[in-house]
Amino acid sequence: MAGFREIDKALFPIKNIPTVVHLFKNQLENSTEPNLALLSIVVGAIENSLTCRSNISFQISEPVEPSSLPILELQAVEEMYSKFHNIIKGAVDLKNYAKPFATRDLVKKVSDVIWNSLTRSYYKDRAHLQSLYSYLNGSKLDCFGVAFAVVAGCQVLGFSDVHLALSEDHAWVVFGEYSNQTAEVTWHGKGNEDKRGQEIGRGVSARSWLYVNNKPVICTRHMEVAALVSAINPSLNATHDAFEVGLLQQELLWLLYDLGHLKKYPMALGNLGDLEEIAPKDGRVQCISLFNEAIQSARSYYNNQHVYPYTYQGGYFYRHKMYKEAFESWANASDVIRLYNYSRDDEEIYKEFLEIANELIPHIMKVESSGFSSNSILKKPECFANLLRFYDGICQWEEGSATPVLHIGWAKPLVNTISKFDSDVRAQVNIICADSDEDKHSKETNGNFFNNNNYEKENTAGAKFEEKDQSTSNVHPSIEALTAACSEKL
Ligand SMILES: CC1(C)CN=C(N2CCN(c3ncnc4sc(C(F)(F)C(F)(F)F)cc34)CC2)S1
Repeated sequence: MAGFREIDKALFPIKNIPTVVHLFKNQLENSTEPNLALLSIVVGAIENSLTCRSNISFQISEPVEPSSLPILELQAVEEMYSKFHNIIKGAVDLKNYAKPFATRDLVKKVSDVIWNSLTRSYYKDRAHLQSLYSYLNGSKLDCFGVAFAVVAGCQVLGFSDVHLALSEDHAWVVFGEYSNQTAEVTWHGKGNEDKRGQEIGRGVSARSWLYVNNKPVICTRHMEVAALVSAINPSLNATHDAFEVGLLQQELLWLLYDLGHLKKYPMALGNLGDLEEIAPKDGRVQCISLFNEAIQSARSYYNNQHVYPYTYQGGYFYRHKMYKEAFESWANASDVIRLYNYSRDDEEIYKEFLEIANELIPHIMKVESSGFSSNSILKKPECFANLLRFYDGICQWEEGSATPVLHIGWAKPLVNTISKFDSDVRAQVNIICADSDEDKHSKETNGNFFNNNNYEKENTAGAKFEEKDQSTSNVHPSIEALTAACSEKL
């Protein structure tokens, strides 16, 4: 795998953001595939020099250019690249692995090389541990970083069939002649034994959100570049971002967007939407349309089984006090999670729903019930309907799961929220009780309960709460009990 070509070398020393964008454009648009290791080293070096106080020096020659970046010399990058190249080539004797396609042994071997060269123990959730710069200069990588390094390592070895697979909270690889082989290559979460080398679970974990019912984002080389750009972390500390790093990430994401490499990557579209909300670029679409594109992408390519596109959108509406719209986004997020079984690997999305239910919605109720306006969301039946759909989805998520979701801490904010709506508003929402056996049964027994027709059936059997004059469908018995309890209370 050759390193930089002449047209890339000519861009060095890199002194500003447009030059980095130019380097990425060269790598993304030329005939051979973009070099993951080189691009990860470049953005990792820039990120670390602008966000880590302890500037791991890389020939920052005085004086720093007036532009926004410390000077990045070609020699420093080439030294790091050849170090990575030598680690991988030195550890893997290719004579043992027939090409052209990778095998499970090869993937596991590359994962072992990365794994065994990491610092023994370090704080895994720290920021700035995602790039090969961190790996080569600090022997530290986070969960995503290990998976990315394995794919970059396989690229160095010439296995172009090994690609990154991404769920909303985990990363693994696909490989083989038909790209249908899967392998764990990194760890997930805290205190879980890693399953490296194993294929992605067909058992209980297959029904957990963590594996998005086998609808992960399967990256091309170009989408792997989008993943490394998405993983850029501009945060300086808990409250501030390094402005230039955020700007670089935004410019690179727009380059990838224009080249069409974000079409099937909802989270990258969401990341770009967040950056655009903070610093909108002239002549670009509104950030809300990026959140909508992310939702359309998840619906088109991933059978609407990703949650984050709806929480990106709901978060935007919430920050802009568009509470009615936020309720709809969160209810749509809940319609996704209702068809999964909650497992202990799903803590991240549990925390997401917990924050919405017990922090964000109660805050909205507080600010909305302070003033008396006829336009208040407390007077809108569709708000009540969407809140019930939101809560109902969480109830159904718990149904049939080995691990409980709800506890008393959920009940108080829930009842408090529902009781803020007057009976005349509540009465405008049509609730029809589902046949609970049928509903429970259909989720429980279908091995692949997400295949299309079941999914459609499942979804209509779930909870839809709409105003009286619109067609409604069945409601999950759990919500019926909830509303009955509230009526009694009221
Ligand atoms: C609406 C939100 C709460 C705001 N940020 C969210 N993010 C931030 C960005 N993010 C991501 N953005 C792009 N790509 C990826 S791949 C990935 C992962 F699979 F979990 C990995 F690789 F294990 F870390 C995560 C992730 C994770 C989700 S969701």
